[in-house]
Amino acid sequence: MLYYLLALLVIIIDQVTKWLVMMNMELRESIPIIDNFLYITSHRNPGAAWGILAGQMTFFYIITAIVIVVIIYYIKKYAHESKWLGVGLGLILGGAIGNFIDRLAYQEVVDFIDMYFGSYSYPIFNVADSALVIGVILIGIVVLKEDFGKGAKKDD
Ligand SMILES: CCC[C@@H]1OC(=O)[C@@H](C)C[C@H](C)CCCCC(=O)CCC[C@@H](CC)/C=C/C=C(\COC)CC[C@@H](O)[C@@H](O)C[C@H](O)CNC1=O
Repeated sequence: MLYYLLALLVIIIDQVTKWLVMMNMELRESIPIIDNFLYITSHRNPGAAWGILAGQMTFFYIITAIVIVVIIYYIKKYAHESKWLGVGLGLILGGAIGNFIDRLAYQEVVDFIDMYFGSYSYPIFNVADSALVIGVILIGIVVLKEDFGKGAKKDD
């Protein structure tokens, strides 16, 4: 149950930040937060990461629906086993729904977190993407830790 609340929190923060960007910024307007590193840039992406599959909304709806069903199944089945697994699943659920709302409402995703690493400009992303990536990393750590744990026991 707690993990659904986490997903809801992610969705609310994601939608509020996107709404603030849409209401207060012109498209492509950029506000420096930390010069040469972090900017808030109003951006739209009709695709997935790096703009791949732009405009393929039906594909995105299907993939996102599958992601949501699979995540809910795993939360029901495994979240009681590992708190961090549940947190990771909740973050991915929230992130997927956050971008899903944009795709349903605008057929594109609102992005605004614009980061530069030296001369490399990382693709502009949003809170939902951050939750998705952090969720994926968290689950990766839990799964790897468990594998190592099992391996250690076998060696005993
Ligand atoms: C984060 C997944 C992307 C997110 O997937 C979603 O919505 C899911 C729920 C539904 C997709 C239709 C299906 C997954 C596609 C997988 C994918 O794409 C490979 C991802 C690799 C990943 C390593 C883990 C890199 C990360 C990149 C970025 C995020 O870095 C923080 C750059 C984000 C910017 O290009 C920004 O414009 C993207 C825009 O906001 C729309 N976002 C999406 O499509």
